[in-house]
Amino acid sequence: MSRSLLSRVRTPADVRALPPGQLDALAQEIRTFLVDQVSRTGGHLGPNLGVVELTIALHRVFESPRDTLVFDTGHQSYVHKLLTGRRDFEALRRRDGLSGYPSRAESEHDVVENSHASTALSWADGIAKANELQGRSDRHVVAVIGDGALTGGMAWEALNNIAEGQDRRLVVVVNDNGRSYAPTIGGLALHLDTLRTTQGYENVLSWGKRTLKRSGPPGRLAYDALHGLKKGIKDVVLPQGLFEDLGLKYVGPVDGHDEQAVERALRRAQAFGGPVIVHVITEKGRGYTPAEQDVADRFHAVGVIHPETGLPVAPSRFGWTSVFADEIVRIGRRRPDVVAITAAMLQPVGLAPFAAEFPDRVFDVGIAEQHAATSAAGMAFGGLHPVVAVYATFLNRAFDQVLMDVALHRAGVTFVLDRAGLTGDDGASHNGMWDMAMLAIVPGLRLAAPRDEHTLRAALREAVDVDDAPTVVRYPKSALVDEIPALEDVDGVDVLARHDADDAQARRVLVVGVGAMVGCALQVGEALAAHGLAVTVVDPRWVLPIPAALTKLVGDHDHTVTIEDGLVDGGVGAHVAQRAAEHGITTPVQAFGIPRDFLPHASRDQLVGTLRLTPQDITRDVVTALTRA
Ligand SMILES: Cc1ncc(C[n+]2csc(CCOP(=O)(O)OP(=O)(O)O)c2C)c(N)n1
Ligand SMILES: CC(=O)[C@@H](O)[C@H](O)COP(=O)(O)O
Ligand SMILES: [Mg+2]
Repeated sequence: MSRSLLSRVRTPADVRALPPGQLDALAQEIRTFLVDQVSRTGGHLGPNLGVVELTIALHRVFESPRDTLVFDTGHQSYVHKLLTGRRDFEALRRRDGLSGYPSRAESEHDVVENSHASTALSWADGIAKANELQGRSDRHVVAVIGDGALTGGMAWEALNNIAEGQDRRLVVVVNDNGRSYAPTIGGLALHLDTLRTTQGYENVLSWGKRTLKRSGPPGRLAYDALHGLKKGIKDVVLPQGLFEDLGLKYVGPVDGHDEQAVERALRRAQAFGGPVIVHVITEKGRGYTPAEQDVADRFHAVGVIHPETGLPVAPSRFGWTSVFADEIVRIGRRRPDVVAITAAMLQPVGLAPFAAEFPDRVFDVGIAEQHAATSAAGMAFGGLHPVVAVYATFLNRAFDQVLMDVALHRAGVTFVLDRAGLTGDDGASHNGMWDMAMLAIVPGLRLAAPRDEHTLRAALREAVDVDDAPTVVRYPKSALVDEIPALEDVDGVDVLARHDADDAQARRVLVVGVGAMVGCALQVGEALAAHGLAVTVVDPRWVLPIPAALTKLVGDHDHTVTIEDGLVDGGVGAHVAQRAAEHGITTPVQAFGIPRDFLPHASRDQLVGTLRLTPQDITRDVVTALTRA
């Protein structure tokens, strides 16, 4: 019988055709499937285990793709994939396999691919407006948003707009599991908590179940008639203030693991004909004991794990993060003014040890990178030195705050960008590849790209000593490398290798490695030396603005090669070339980096290969360029 129901589901119509009595069994099969598959590939196990019944109900009540389903962040869309005909999870998040997020290339049922949180309600608002203007007003737009994503400011900008379109068929499903990674913070979380823990919720649950058990379909009709349509949408007597005051109808809270209860709530929202919030209570990691018992994050995003124990199969994937975690605590001990800010990712960015030692000096602001940056400027004004630790890709949305609130005000704020460069398996939206090109234009900002543990620790110490400008320290998701010692320090630029040529006339090549690409630069240096060239390999460490010593070194060579894991357009190499030109230096600069494109999901190593950023490819291209010259 195993997986028999699931194997019969190829389209949402198949889900709708199943009798209600089989839905619990379907949910059970889906959970078994998810644990089995995701333990082998890694992925967002906990969030998906929590939305099994909710997703079944969504596909039974609404008719995708005629009705549009939008998943905020999209990390909880595995069940949606299963119910829309995608069962091959063998290569989930791997090259040519299924994306870990919705993907338009995969299915007409997928709409939003951007896995940066808190955008779904704006998408839904836009789609509903388009439906209205283009004569599709009878279609529904349904946005599923987590309680964590609801802490993002953009979600509230959207709600404000959604409330205005009282005739638009827009349903906002709040998937409230009480957590982002860790428990969700702030006033909103408290409000949701009040809603979920009121006596009323418990009463409604048991009342609903009793009614259903007793009366079957007629009972359900009576329930709908009693509470139905616009009046009944007010549902139970609860402190609904927040949403109602915004002008949005509210249904709930609903037990998100009672599929029939969720269906009923969704049908009533569907019948309403205007914007409705459906508040669904779910449990992250539901049905998988290791996830349910995990206090840290309920298996939010796992690597390969043992399916029975939930224990990781491979050693820790986050060596760079651990070094940051350790050094920031050391800094915190000698600098009481240093405080830390996280946007709902305390554990993943490595701030948990700092929080344990200095609980009053760490602030989780929710998924609110913009607020993180500007409140950091405020803290700096007040005499603190904030360290804002975020993933590189998520700083994108706080660019204006970094520019206008931090840099313009010369605030001493340090941004620590984890997962910088190519991250790979999370796809286009997660590569931390935009940061250097984006931040290079911020006046006064200094950015370090350490190459190993030693330089990461040093960069952090140097960064928190700057009190009149933003500083940035960025490092990758790849494995931490062995220490790469410097031969010499030339005014802040580390010289890592010198290869003299036998021929005194040999051309002199400067190879500049940036951060995680320094190892590659050293290999390129050796390979070029083997071609008879005189090579110097350097690491500027503080790569932006371009150090004067580096510009001078460029002038001392016949050809310069820069290698970075950031955007090649407008990145470090582009700025090296520009500075050199400004100084009248004519040495050609050959820049290697990531092209201006959205990269498909694949492993980091595969992407490095596809982008021709291996030492062999780069050496070949440099030799070709020199031969042409
Ligand atoms: C702008 C942004 N910041 C941070 C993240 C990282 N992130 C991914 S999922 C997540 C937690 C989301 O919580 P919630 O919306 O409640 O969904 P759940 O995982 O609980 O289902 C975070 C912080 C992100 N995707 N986007
Ligand atoms: C959806 C999201 O933004 C995060 O959950 C992310 O997928 C985690 O990535 P890491 O595995 O690199 O921490
Ligand atoms: Mg949540």
